Amino acid sequence: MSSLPQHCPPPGVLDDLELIALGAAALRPFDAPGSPFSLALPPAVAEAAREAGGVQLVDPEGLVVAYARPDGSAWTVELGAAPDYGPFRRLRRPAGDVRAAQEDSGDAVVVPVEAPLSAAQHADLAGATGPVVLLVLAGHGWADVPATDLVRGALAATRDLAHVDVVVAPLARRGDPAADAALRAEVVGAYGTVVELPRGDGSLAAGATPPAREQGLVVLFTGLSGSGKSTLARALVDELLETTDRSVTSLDGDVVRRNLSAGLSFSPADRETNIRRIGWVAAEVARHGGVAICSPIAPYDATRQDVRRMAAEAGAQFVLVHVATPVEECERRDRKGLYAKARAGEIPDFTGISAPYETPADADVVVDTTGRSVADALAPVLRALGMDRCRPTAEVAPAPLAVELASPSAAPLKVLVVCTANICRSPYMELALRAAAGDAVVVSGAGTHGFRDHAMDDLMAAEARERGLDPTGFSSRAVTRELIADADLVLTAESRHRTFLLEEHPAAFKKVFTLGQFARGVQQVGEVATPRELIALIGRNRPSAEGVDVADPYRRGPEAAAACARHIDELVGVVGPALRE
Ligand SMILES: Nc1ncnc2c1ncn2[C@@H]1O[C@H](COP(=O)(O)OS(=O)(=O)O)[C@@H](OP(=O)(O)O)[C@H]1O
Ligand SMILES: Nc1ncnc2c1ncn2[C@@H]1O[C@H](COP(=O)(O)OP(=O)(O)O)[C@@H](O)[C@H]1O
Repeated sequence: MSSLPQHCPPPGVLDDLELIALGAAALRPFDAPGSPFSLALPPAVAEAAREAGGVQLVDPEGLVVAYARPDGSAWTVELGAAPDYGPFRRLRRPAGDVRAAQEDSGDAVVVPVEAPLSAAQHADLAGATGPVVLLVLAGHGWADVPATDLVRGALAATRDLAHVDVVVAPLARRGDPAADAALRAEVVGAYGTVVELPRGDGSLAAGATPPAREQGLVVLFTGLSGSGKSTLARALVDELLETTDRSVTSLDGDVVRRNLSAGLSFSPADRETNIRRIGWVAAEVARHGGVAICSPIAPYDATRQDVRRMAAEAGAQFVLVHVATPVEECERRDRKGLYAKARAGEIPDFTGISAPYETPADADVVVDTTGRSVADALAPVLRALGMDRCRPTAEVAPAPLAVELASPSAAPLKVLVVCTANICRSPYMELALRAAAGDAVVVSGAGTHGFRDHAMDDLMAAEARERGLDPTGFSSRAVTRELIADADLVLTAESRHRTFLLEEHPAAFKKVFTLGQFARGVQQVGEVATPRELIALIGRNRPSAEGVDVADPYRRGPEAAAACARHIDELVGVVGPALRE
């Protein structure tokens, strides 16, 4: 057993293992047809595990929490040690213990909670006649707020209710709504007799509000040696320190190589290790609300994508700045005499001379520093970060911006609307938004589980026609990576659609919102110059998505369809005009 390879699975899989250990879900093979559980093993790990006859699954601290053995294309899992640390560990009580205690007390009920408690829900709990187990579903990605905030909020909001006992179940979201719903039912049922609270109404119970926390930010400057990365990064750090109260960490290429990455060479593998280390540290800084400014060469696209992904997984905003000063100018500057040495063959594998630099296709800002002042070159970066209005313009004196922005604002804004099957809500959102936003916006739709080529649902089509919108010729489709990458803004009907998209495409974090959440953002932000600025601003200060989902009217009759259309009309009435140029 000890010769088996080790693998630390993603947080959702560790949650699944713990759910099973707590007796909240039945143990069954992972990656088997119909099983809600998947190990999500990377191909290389799976191959090594098959060869060795199994794999030890370890938590991030290295504790072996389970063993998995191959069984055809599935994995048979045997549980190992149980972790005994982590916030609110004492509340992760075995389901059997909770159930037994309830049976003793007769009329006890289990009330699942997966969002901060609303005032009305608190009143319902206060009015309960018997003991209540408030079961907080706090696994990876299940709730819209961080799990610890959810638990802390539930404890604070029920402090005055002596008959309410808080228990935590690490139920993680898998992204498939049907599988999630089935596992949720199994899990909550394992704790006892379940009573569901009515939906929250937006006003939160006292104590339930999650703490306001600034979203972290990772800025990655990439470009050739001598292009101006360190100079611009230093200027940005100064600007942040002077004009904001954010905590700022600088991860400069040269400095990192003298410390964190001392001893690494400039081979492709070592460069990758170096950048991944920078990405890891930057993401940790950003996870806690800090700003990390990184300025390595970072010559490979795949590694830069890794950093983008790490930042998104830490809930941070990510901005890629390509300092695109041409190699001729960098060589002319040759501040450190390295280009001369590289030309003389004294430094092998020198980026831009004898080693590759892959030009980013996904830069948020592209700036060539040739013949430009530092303030001038920094201006588009500040604009991308929404910092250009932090101080009086006379002080920064941004000259005309002679840069190529990654998404030229002349192009029409592309909005993708998403629901489950792309036959009810998203087609209606598409028609309504197109009518409200005008020609400057290109609206299209897709479903997280959309079938191809279905017509719009009859009842929703009737609602559309009643308002003069024309559903003829509509054809459903499933959402794809390309559709998300191509969109400037993605608006979903419900939070779970947003979660689904972000799990698959974490890098799209700053442009995916629920329609209701984005409408809230529009109301909070007020006037801005352009729709793109509006999206960036709302992306940085994302309002809560709680309580504003557009409910699914499918197969719920004409009244549900009419209510759904009215709800979308109301939200589109806010969002549509704001997206007009
Ligand atoms: N072979 C080779 N290629 C490129 N650069 C070299 C090389 N050897 C040493 N240097 C110096 O190392 C700095 C780049 O380190 P980075 O950590 O940013 O590079 S990488 O991102 O890991 O590719 C780079 O610093 P900057 O000029 O600040 O970019 C160089 O000073
Ligand atoms: N607009 C500008 N922005 C940044 N650097 C500039 C600019 N104009 C000239 N430079 C000079 O170019 C050099 C860039 O060096 P550095 O910032 O260390 O680059 P890198 O970190 O990419 O190797 C510095 O000597 C800097 O003074």
